[in-house]
Amino acid sequence: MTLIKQEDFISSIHQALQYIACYHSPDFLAALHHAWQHEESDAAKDAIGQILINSYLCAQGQRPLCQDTGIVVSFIKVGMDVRWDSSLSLQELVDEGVRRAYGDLNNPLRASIVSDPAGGRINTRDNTPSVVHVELVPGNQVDINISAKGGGSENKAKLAMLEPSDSIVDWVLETVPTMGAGWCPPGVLGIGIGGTAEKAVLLAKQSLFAPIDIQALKARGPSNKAEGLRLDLYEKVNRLGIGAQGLGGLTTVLDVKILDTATHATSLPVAMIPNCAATRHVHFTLDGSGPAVLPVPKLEDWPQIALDASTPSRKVNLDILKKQDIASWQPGEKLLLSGKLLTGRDAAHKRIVDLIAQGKPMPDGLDFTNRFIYYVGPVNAVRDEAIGPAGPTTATRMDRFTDVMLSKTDLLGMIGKAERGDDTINLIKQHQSAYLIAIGGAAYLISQAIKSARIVAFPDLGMEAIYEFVVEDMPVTVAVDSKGHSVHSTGPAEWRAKIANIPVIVE
Ligand SMILES: O=C(O)C[C@H](O)C(=O)O
Repeated sequence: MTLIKQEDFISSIHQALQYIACYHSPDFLAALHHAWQHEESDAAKDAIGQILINSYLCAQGQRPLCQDTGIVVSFIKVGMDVRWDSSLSLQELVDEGVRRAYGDLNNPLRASIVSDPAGGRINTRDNTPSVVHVELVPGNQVDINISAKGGGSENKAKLAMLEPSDSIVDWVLETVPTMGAGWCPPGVLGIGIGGTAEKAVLLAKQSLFAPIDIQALKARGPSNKAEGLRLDLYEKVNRLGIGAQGLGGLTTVLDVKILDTATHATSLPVAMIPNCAATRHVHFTLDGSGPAVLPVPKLEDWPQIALDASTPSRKVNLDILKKQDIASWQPGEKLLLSGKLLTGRDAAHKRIVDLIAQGKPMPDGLDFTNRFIYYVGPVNAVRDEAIGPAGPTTATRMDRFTDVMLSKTDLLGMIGKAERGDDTINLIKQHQSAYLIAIGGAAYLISQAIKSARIVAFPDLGMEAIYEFVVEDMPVTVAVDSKGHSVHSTGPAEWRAKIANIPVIVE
């Protein structure tokens, strides 16, 4: 009989969450580096390069890879011969570990969880509750797979109840383009097949815990149908040309994982869940001998990346920027922004738009006139930082507010990540505005350009408050120019056509 002590369990969860917040796993790093080495699209290569540099900086500085430090999801197998030295439930034990990890003063993580999701959406401030799945199994150990899942990638989860003779490959190839770039490709697709609706979704999520091994599988060849399907999907999804950050390129997925189980004769449930560029998960077991000890990675194991600086970026002074300056920006052009930015994301936009609809004034000190807004919910600062990791959130969610923001607040433009909808692109054109992107998954790197930060409005919203940032040479790319050209349309179209003529190389 194994006895698991409460403190060992809680501190293992705490340490595991801190660990995955700062370190990419070696398999993910190797796959990303492989993608970077083989990428031929300049924009995609630059994006992957920024994610790799960010990864190194986070490992070195012990800071989160992404400002979205995720919702905690654990799959826990409890051996039937295990006893617990605790009066707490397993959910309470995990949540106490989450609370300690997210409130860790050395490296606080962002609290992103809101209660009352269909109503008040109040931030719980400690990132609890987490999602806990438990299985009782023979044995005397506790086996834990834990992840911190980013909201942008989780939002793109899909479930289809296909008919038995439908093609899973066709469904995946039709569905991946509808997911846009908000899931921060390149990442991993987890696919669950069979069972019932909820079982397929669980399998998809669990499949993402397996290490990335597609290059080894390519080299040795498939030994069963599921492996054959993985290879087929890996090649075909990458041939869609979506590329890193949806900018068009050779690598959209680093691997495709599949788990399957038996299903009803009438059914073919299929679920697909992507993991983003900040893929975070770790596995450990507890056997009663103490807390988990995770291997500290060596900084020498990170690839040394130099970004291509052959095309100089245009320097932009945000403090004197006018509409006529924006008119000369080209789609895909790289800019270095300096000056003042306002931030704001989902909850703040909702409040602003509601205030305007009610004819009420903006909060004191908040004025969007001739400003750019950066869609971001940053991590709190530690030590001498102006702000913690502060990468972009998915701009597409802000589309519904853009008409009011551009027509009623004199906002000049927006910064985020991923594509904008057609209506929003038309609004950008109509207002001679622009939409810029920063790289999702490069949050700590981006935060180095933020020299000061202060809250301007809605402090009760936590990370969703409106800040004013003063930035210096913040790297961004013009994603929609003032004439309505979108690189998220042109990039993938260009690379899909190019890939059609590039032979598949099996190394
Ligand atoms: O919440 C965030 O900061 C980002 C979110 O995960 C997103 O990708 O949209």
